[in-house]
Amino acid sequence: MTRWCLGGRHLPMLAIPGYAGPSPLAQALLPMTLDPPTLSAVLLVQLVVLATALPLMTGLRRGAPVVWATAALWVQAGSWLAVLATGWAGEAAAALSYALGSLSFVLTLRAVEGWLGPRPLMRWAWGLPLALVVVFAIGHDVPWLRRGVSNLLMATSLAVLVLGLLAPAPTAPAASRRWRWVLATPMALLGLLTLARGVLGLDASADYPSLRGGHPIALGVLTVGSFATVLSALAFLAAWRGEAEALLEAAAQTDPLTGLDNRRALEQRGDALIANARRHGDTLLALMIDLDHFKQVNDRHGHAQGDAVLVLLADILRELMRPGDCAARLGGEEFVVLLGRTRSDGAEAFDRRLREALQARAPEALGFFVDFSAGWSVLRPGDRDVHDLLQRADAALYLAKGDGRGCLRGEPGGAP
Ligand SMILES: Nc1nc2c(ncn2[C@@H]2O[C@H](COP(=O)(O)OP(=O)(O)OP(=O)(O)O)[C@@H](O)[C@H]2O)c(=O)[nH]1
Repeated sequence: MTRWCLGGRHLPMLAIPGYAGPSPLAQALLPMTLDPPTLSAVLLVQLVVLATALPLMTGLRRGAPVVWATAALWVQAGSWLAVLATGWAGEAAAALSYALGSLSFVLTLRAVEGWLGPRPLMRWAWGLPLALVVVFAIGHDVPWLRRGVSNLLMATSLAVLVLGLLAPAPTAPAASRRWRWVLATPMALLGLLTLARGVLGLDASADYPSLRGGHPIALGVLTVGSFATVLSALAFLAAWRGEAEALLEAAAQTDPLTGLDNRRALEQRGDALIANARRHGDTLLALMIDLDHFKQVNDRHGHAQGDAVLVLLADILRELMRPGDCAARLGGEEFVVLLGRTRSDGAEAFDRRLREALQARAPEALGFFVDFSAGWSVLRPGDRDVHDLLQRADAALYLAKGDGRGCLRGEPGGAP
C-alpha cells in the first residue's frame, strides 16, 4: 500500500513504486510514520518561508552577503522540489537536485566569505555543482557514478562549507564564532550522512539509502536537513546583525565629511597608542592643525568649497601618515594627528611636508591657496590620557595663531 500522505491525503504523484514503508530498523528507532516525501515537502515549505522572510527581516539596505544567503535558501528549495519530482521526472530531476543542492552550499559559503573575509577553496567550490552535472550526464545509467560519486561530491561541498565556516577569520568580530558553530555543526552532520550515502552508493550490492525510501540514513538526511535549514536562517540573521553592528560602530567613529576618525575614535585610539608607546618605551607626538581664516574661505568661496578644503587636507594627512598613526577631525576646521615613535624634530618634518603638499595641490584642486597653523606636544610620563597630551598641543596651536598664523609652535616649555 502506498504510504505517502500529506495532511492525511494521499498524493499519488509522490508515490514511489515498490516502496514498502520504513525499514524495520527505522521503525524501531522512530516508531512513527516519517515518510520521506512528507519530510521533503515540509523541508521545501520551510525553505520557501525562510527564503521569503530573510530579505523582509533584513530590509532593503542589506549587504551582499544576505543576498547570497537568500539565494542559497531559494536554490536549496529548488533542490528539494527536484527531489520530490524524481518520482515522476526521473534522473533529470535527480541530477538537478544534486547540482542545486551543491550550488546552495557554495552560495552559503560565498555569503560566509562576505561576513568573514576570504575563505579557503572558495574558487574551487564553484566547480562542484558543475562536476555533479557532468557526473549525471555521463553516468545516468552507471549506478556507482549516479549514487556513489554524486553523493561524495555533495559531501565535498558540505566539507568545503564547514571548512569555510571554521577557518580562522582574523578580521571578523569574536562574536561570529557562535553563529559559525551553529551553522557548521548541522552541515558537518549532513556531510557525514551524505558521505555514508556515497560509500553505500559505490557498492552495487549495498542497501542504498535513497531519499525516497525509508532507510535510516535517508531519514537522517531529511531530519538533519530540516533543522540545518532553520539553523542556517538563524545563523544568517546573527551574521547580518553583526554586519549591521560593525557598520554602525564604524559610522559612530568616523567623520562623515572626510572619512577620518572623529573625536570619539581619537580618544579610544589615542589611549591605545599611549599604552603601546609606554609598553615599548617609545615616544608619541600629537600635532594639532587648524586652517587659517577658514571663515573667510566659506564666505568668499561658498560652503561647498570650504568642505572641499577640509577633504583635501584630510586626503593629504592620510597620505603622509604611517600605518599605525592616527588622524582625526575634531570638528570644524581643526584636525589632530598622533604620530608614533616621533619627537619634536618629526613634528617639524611632518608640518613641512603637509604645508608643501597643501600649497602644491590647493590651486588645482580648489582654485585658491589655503594655509594652517599647528601646535605639537610630546607624551610625558605624567600624562593621564590623550586629553593631557592634546591640551598642550592646543596651547601650542594657540601660540601659533598668536604669532601671526601659518606656522608651527611647540608645547609651552618645550619638549620633555
Ligand atoms: N565648509 C565648512 N565650514 C565649516 C565646517 N565646520 C565649521 N565650519 C566653519 O569654519 C569656520 C571657523 O571659523 P573660525 O573659528 O572663526 O576660524 P577661522 O576663520 O579659521 O579663524 P582662525 O582659526 O583664527 O584663523 C566657521 O565659519 C564655521 O562655520 C564644515 O564642516 N564645513
